[in-house]
Amino acid sequence: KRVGVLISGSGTNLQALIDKTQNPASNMGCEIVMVISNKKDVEGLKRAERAGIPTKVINHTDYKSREEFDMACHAILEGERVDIVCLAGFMRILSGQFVRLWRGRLLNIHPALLPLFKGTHAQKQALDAGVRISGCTVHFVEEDVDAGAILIQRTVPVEHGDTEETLQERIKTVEREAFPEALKLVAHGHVYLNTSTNRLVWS
Ligand SMILES: Nc1nc2ccc(CNc3ccc(C(=O)NCCCC(=O)O)cc3)cc2c(=O)[nH]1
Ligand SMILES: N[C@@H]1O[C@H](COP(=O)(O)O)[C@@H](O)[C@H]1O
Repeated sequence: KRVGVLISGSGTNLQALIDKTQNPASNMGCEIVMVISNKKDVEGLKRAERAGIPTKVINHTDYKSREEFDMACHAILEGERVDIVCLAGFMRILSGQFVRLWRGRLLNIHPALLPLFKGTHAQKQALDAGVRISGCTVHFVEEDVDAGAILIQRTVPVEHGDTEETLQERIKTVEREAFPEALKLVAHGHVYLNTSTNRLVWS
């Protein structure tokens, strides 16, 4: 399977996906063929270049509408014959049009145990709520933000004195395992989204 990854920043999740897909022993069943960033000069682009993966910067401010930006991304992904798209720290909301084109082949990782703490600053939401356990969620992407079918979740303890940064760092240690694990399941067809019932089918 051919994978496209959309990023906006540091790309630690992208790095985990690169390390696993470029290691044949991981038997991921897929390769990353394109990395698209909506922001230039971010660390994630350097990570892709170091790994020999083609990159593109598509600046959303160059487009009049969300749909036009999304369709520019879609055209590149189609052009590279991408089968699966991973959102790895991608911070733009995608239009329903894009989601419909990629539904069931579009994954995202969120730094909280959905359905808790949707949206941005999930780590801060967890600290403000005083939960003792948080973690990450890998899910199929639906138009409704952070509401898609859940593939994998990993937990971490919230420690006393945690800040957004220390909690984010601890969550990232489990993200780098969870995202490749979910991508491998989808790439091998061990799980798919029944788009009629909106239910996951595990084989
Ligand atoms: N339609 C759809 N698209 C997404 C795009 C990114 C992410 C990643 N998680 C995200 C969750 C929330 C945001 C957010 O609220 N950003 C501030 C507004 C930025 C903007 O104007 O675009 C971004 C990414 C998830 C989704 C999703 O679940 N569904
Ligand atoms: N989507 C969320 O945004 C962050 C991106 O980090 P990075 O992958 O760009 O380092 C990660 O914490 C991920 O859960």
